[in-house]
Amino acid sequence: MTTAPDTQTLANISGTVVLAGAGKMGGALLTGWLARGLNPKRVAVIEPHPSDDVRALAARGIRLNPTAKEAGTVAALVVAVKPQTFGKAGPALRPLIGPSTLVVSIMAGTTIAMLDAVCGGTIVRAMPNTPAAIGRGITVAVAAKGVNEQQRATADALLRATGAVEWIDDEALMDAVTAVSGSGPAYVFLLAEELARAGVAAGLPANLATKLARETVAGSGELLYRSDLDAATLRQNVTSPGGTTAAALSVLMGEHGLKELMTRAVAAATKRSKELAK
Ligand SMILES: NC(=O)C1=CN([C@@H]2O[C@H](COP(=O)(O)OP(=O)(O)OC[C@H]3O[C@@H](n4cnc5c(N)ncnc54)[C@H](O)[C@@H]3O)[C@@H](O)[C@H]2O)C=CC1
Ligand SMILES: O=C(O)[C@@H]1CCC=N1
Repeated sequence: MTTAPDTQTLANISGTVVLAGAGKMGGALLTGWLARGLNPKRVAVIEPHPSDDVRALAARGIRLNPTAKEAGTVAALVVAVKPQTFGKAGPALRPLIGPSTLVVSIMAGTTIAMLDAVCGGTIVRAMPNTPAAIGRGITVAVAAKGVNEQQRATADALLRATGAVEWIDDEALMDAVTAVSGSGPAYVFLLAEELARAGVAAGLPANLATKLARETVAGSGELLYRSDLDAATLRQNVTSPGGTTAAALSVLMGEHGLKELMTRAVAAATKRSKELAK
């Protein structure tokens, strides 16, 4: 799906939207919802350690750690605690879940069956990523049986507030999704770190190397985003025959190069996602 964020659906959600866990990802979702017009008075946050930013939102009408009664009818409960915390946190969320409450989980490796067993509700499992904090995330979502069209539209609006959304039918793909787009931003940031470090090794002052690496990764990402060309063509456009880029790519694309490393890295993350489900 590539449609624009559905601000209408977000504004029209009837009932409370509860966020459980307002850390890095939950906080990014919350920022997106408010930026896209969700009324703060309709939002409640369950968070034992609220950041200053989250506390400040209370002044805008967000309810912080309300009781189930104070939360009222919960249209959607978004679960953004750590998967390892969910066993303890999940049962405490049960009183918030009514017969028509949509439960959207963004927890890695936590299956629809596990969510159903621990807290119940009508479940959408999703995997966002941290560029959500600037509205440029990509989320993959899968709906459990029993999610109706209206609930699916609500989940879509909540997730699309932070960027693009892709819906899939096969939950088994979520482990590989997590390994590619959920964890993927970390691989890109590591590229910026290592490019800077290699620049220092090649003789650049550290601050210049850091700036060059950061701007190069950010600018290349922006070019990839805005261009109609695919990544391989954009790469070829940098590469003059017999030139400097070709010399570097012969290392990166050579034996035991980035292809092998990335395949192993994504396989390791996929395996870890599967382990979290045990
Ligand atoms: N950070 C990332 O790049 C991504 C994270 N995720 C998923 O998002 C979830 C949260 O990850 P982060 O935001 O990175 O972690 P985080 O540690 O920043 O946030 C978790 C929050 O949950 C809170 N919390 C702990 N116990 C709680 C309870 N009983 N009730 C309510 N809140 C509670 C913590 O105080 C913390 O603020 C994880 O399940 C992770 O798998 C998904 C996609 C990307
Ligand atoms: O590292 C993790 O487990 C989470 C899920 C994807 C990104 N961060």
